[in-house]
Amino acid sequence: MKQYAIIVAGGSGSRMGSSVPKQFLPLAGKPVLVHTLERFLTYSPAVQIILCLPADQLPAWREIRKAHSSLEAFASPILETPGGATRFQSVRNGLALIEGEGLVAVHDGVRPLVPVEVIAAGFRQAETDGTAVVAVPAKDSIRQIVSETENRALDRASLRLVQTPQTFRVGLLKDAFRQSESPLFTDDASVAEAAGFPVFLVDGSYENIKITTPEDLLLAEALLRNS
Ligand SMILES: Nc1ccn([C@@H]2O[C@H](COP(=O)(O)OP(=O)(O)OP(=O)(O)O)[C@@H](O)[C@H]2O)c(=O)n1
Ligand SMILES: C[C@](O)(CO)[C@H](O)COP(=O)(O)O
Repeated sequence: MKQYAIIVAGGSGSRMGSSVPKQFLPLAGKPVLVHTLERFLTYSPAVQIILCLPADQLPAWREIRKAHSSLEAFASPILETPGGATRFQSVRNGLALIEGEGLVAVHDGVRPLVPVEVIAAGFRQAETDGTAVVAVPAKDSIRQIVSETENRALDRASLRLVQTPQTFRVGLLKDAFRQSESPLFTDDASVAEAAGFPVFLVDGSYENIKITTPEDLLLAEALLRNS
């Protein structure tokens, strides 16, 4: 089956507090987004990459692309599309570029350390089950806020922390994204689930961190140095 990857990099990175969007910040000598794309290239140059970017960052991206010839090794050129106002809308814009059937992995452009085996496991499981969402067990204790004065412990053994990639049969994900957007859609699994599709989990990796706030960059540098 043909394999696609929608790499969502359409956000502004407000929590990072940097004037340069975090997907373009340097990490061990290369922009975060270049690391992410290279992980997919290592998985398979045959994957068709669809990259969602803030419309005003397309020129900046094209400069980065020119400076990193490794990205020319994909069998088909990377397709680019403007992101939307939300992650949901960015994914929907990416999906619009896919014609026909296949499997599609949706991955955060700001998860540059995703192990190649995790990408592969997602594609394998989505081919069998239709959905494959990467997740890891919670390491900390977790409490739920019930009200301003009340909170309670949750059974962490029953909880998982969800990562990307989240991989689906193309037709299934397109059906799911025909719904109206809800504020509860924090990822693609929540969209698929709300459309009535079962969500199957795949083991993720604690290294597959999302670059969200400044200390995540330090952690990513340290992980890359020791890999
Ligand atoms: N409108 C949006 C918002 C987010 N994303 C992407 O979704 C991924 C996960 O989102 P997040 O870490 O929240 O990124 P930002 O929205 O950029 O960050 P912040 O919430 O701090 O502003 C990122 O790769 C981001 O670029 C996107 O493609 N389009
Ligand atoms: C998709 C995601 O990375 C899964 O953990 C996460 O939900 C993105 O959330 P954010 O609020 O857009 O950072």
